Amino acid sequence: MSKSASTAPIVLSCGEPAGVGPEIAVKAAQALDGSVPFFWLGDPRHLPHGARFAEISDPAEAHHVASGSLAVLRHEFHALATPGVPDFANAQGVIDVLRHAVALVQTGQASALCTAPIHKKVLKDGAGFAYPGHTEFLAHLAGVERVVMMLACPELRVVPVTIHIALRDVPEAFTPELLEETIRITAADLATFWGISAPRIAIAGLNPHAGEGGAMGDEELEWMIPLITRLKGEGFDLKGPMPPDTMFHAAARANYDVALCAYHDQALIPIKTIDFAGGVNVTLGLPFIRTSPDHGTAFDIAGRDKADPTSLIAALKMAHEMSHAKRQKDHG
Ligand SMILES: NC(=O)C1=CN([C@@H]2O[C@H](COP(=O)(O)OP(=O)(O)OC[C@H]3O[C@@H](n4cnc5c(N)ncnc54)[C@H](O)[C@@H]3O)[C@@H](O)[C@H]2O)C=CC1
Ligand SMILES: NCC(=O)COP(=O)(O)O
Repeated sequence: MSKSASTAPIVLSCGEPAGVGPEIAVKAAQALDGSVPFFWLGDPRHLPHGARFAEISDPAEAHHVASGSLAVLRHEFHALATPGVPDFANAQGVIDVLRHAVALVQTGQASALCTAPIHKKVLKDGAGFAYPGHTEFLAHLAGVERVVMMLACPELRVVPVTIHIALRDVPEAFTPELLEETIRITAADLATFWGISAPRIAIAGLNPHAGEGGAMGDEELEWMIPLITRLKGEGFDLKGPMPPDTMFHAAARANYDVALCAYHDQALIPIKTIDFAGGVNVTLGLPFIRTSPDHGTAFDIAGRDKADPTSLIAALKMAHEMSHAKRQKDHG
């Protein structure tokens, strides 16, 4: 990434135009009041009626838009959008915006990517989208085989080691190789972006009570404990396998910097319960920075001015801080 890239604004992809993405983008611009330079990539016709925005023709112009106004780089869609009612005609546009946004980051015109929520099924049915989420699609666009999903709020960081797969497929997908790569990527990015040089990593067992000595499943004894022991020998600060049900209360959380969980809901239920409004989803292991609010498209409230922008604001701030950390690392 060039020096100009690191000081470039953040690109916010519009996400599903019938969801809450457009309205929270406008609210975030108002709340951040220019403190985090970013621009929205999407179709201005999808913004709420009366929204304060200014079109730009080049990302660098985002720095000069009036504070509180949303900078918009136009990316035209096929159709208008009705809040709460997704239109398959716009599905390809959502995917194209992501490709466009990644190109802007890869060419240094944006310092980081923040993504507003997409609706996975709408993209699948409307445009044949073959990926379960942004995380996997961005890995594909970046040409990276393995990335890590982390969700973070001030009280907790969690990583689902397996991500968007059916529960019945978890035991086969949750392998020593996957857990080891996830540990390495997580530790490296916590050091780079959060300044935690030797992160304390807690690892949840796959089974109830972490298997209870083989009485409730044997993955812990068969390969998790040997892997953890080996990586501890390399210097990683690992705890586990820990009983998943007792590792998320406040006193337990004080003992680690990040919790690695075997599957999606083991990780996301605790964090969304603790801080649904303020959680941020961040992809580790990509060659560029990507954050996102932790919530989805919220069709049930879209267009009613009820959507809370807190998580998007936290995601934009995190992308900004990560860009700063990257700049420090690259340029001393
Ligand atoms: N990063 C992304 O693109 C994400 C996309 N999704 C997708 O979103 C779609 C809908 O998912 P759901 O499970 O229904 O989750 P959801 O997060 O869209 O909605 C769950 C509940 O939270 C409420 N909610 C969500 N965001 C809110 C906000 N900003 N302010 C106030 N209330 C809010 C909704 O009204 C709803 O009652 C799915 O296709 C899912 O895959 C879900 C999570 C993240
Ligand atoms: N449950 C998290 C989620 O769906 C977000 O996934 P992604 O689109 O960021 O890959």
